[in-house]
Amino acid sequence: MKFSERLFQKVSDIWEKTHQHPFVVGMGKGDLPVESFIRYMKQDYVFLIDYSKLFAFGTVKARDIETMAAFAKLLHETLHGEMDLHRQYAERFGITNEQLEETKPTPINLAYTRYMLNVAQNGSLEELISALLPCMWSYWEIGKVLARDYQGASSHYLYGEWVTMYSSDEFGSLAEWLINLLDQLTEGKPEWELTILEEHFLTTSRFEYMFWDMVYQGGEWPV
Ligand SMILES: Cc1ncc(C[n+]2csc(CCO)c2C)c(N)n1
Repeated sequence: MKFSERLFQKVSDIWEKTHQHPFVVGMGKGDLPVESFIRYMKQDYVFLIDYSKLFAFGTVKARDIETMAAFAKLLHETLHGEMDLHRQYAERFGITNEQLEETKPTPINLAYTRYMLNVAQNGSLEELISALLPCMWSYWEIGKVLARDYQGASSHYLYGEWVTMYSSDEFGSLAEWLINLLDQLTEGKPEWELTILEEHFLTTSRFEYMFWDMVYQGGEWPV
């Protein structure tokens, strides 16, 4: 069994729970309150500023030029592709780029990015990829499920662009590149090392769920 298949099995419960979360279902059905989506966009924007640094760490930890270049490309595409989606949405809601950047991360947002940045600084390349992968892979899964199971989700006036972006083959190929890289890097690794990687993957999959729940509920600091 490929290591990625083992990871997929390990997180099947939490990913299934994510597919059923009212925020995700609301984007599919198109009835998610717009205030929740705006809260998500703002929190996600500051999340992405930190997340993109993980790709910079990937470039530092890569062991060949091809992998270095691929991480550098992902860094560029996150800053200019994915974050553009957020800037365009913000513009539609009358939110400026400055307001987006000034968003204060909630406790869950901060805990999630700090967990990954800690792994990036202190762990191996394999650990880094295991920690950052649920973010990309689970979004691809969500995008595909929404596009497949909810009629009209890809053309919804608000959430359609989100669904189209994350269900696209272009986005899928980025996720697949990382999945294949992790499969290659983990070939022949001892069980104790694989267990550590599996734990990172499960932890950040749980954080993904908590991020959706946080933006749905509010998730602000107590005072
Ligand atoms: C909380 C949260 N989790 C995952 C993603 C998805 N995502 C973040 S970076 C990246 C790589 C391609 O730019 C992808 C797919 C998100 N936006 N927000």
